[in-house]
Amino acid sequence: MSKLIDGEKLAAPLCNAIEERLAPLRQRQGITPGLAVVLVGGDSASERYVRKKQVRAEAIGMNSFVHRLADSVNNRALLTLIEQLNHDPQVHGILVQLPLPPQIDASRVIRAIHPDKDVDGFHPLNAGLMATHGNALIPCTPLGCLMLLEHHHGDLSGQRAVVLGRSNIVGKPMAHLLLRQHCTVTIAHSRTQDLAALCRQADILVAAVGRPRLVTGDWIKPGATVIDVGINRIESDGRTRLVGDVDFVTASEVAGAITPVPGGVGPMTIACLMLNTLRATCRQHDIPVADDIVTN
Ligand SMILES: Nc1nc2c(c(=O)[nH]1)N[C@@H](CN(C=O)c1ccc(C(=O)N[C@@H](CCC(=O)O)C(=O)O)cc1)CN2
Ligand SMILES: [Mg+2]
Repeated sequence: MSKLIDGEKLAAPLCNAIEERLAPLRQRQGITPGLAVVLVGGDSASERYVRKKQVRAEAIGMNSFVHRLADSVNNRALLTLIEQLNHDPQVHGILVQLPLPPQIDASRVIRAIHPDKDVDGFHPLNAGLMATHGNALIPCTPLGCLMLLEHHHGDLSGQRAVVLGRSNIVGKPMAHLLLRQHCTVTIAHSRTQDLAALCRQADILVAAVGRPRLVTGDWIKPGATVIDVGINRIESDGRTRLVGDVDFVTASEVAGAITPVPGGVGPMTIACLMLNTLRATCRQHDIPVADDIVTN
C-alpha cells in the first residue's frame, strides 16, 4: 500500500506560519491583508469554495470581502467592480471565482485585475513571469501540489513528471513549476496517444483533467508519486460522492505515495491563497516578502 499524502496536515502549519506573520504586520505597520473574492451566480460548488476562502482568511486574521453578483451580470459591471477593487487600499488580493457564466469574457476579466493584486496568479503578466523564472504570484493549486510533492518526495531534480491536463489554472502552471524544479516534464491531454503507457513512465504523475477515476492502477509506475487534482461529484449507490481523477483503490496498490480526494490538494489550494495574499500585501507595501515560509 502507498503512503497517504495528507493535504490537511501540511496546510495547517502553513496557515499557522502565515497567521504568525500577520500580528507584526498589524502591530508595527498597521496593515491587515485584505482578500476580495468576486462570486458570480449561485453555483453550489463555487459557493462552497468561496466560503472556505472567506472562513480561512478570517480565521488567520485577514480581512475578507466577498462580492456577490447575479448570474446575469454583464462584462461592464464586473470590470467596474474590479477597477474599484484595484484602487481600494484595504484590498491587497483580488480573485474572481471560476467558472464564469458564458456572457462574461473571462480572459478580459482576469486581465483587468492589477497584477500585484492577482492572488490567483492567472494574469498573463504573472503567467509570463512564472514561465521565465521571474517574481510572480503563482496559481494556488499548482503551488500547493508542488509543496506536497517537495514535502513527500524531497528533491525533484531529474524526475520524470507527467501532467495530465493543459488548463491555464492547473496543467500549464504545474508543468512550469516542475520544470523549475528540474523535472523532465510532459503535458498530456485528451488528444495524447496511449495515455496509459505515457503515465506508466512517470515518477511523478499529476492528474488534472476532470474525468472521474480516469487513472487506474495499471497506468501507474510502481512507487510513483501521484497527485490527484480532480474534484468530481458522482452518483454512487444512490448518494453523491466526491472522487478524483485517479481511481484511489487500484492506484494506491501501486503508487509509492498518493493524495486522497477530498483532503489532498484542496486544502493546500486554500492555504496557498492565504500565502499569495500575504505575499501580495508585503509587495504592495515594500516589505520584504515572506519568502522564508516556503522557497518556491
Ligand atoms: N478563481 C479561481 N477559481 C477556481 C479555482 C481557483 O484556484 N481560482 N480552483 C477551483 C476551485 N477551488 C478554488 O477556487 C477549490 C476547489 C476545491 C477546494 C477544496 O478544498 N476541496 C476539498 C473538497 C471540498 C468539497 O467538498 O467540495 C478537498 O479536496 O479536500 C478548494 C478550492 C475552480 N475554480
Ligand atoms: Mg486563529
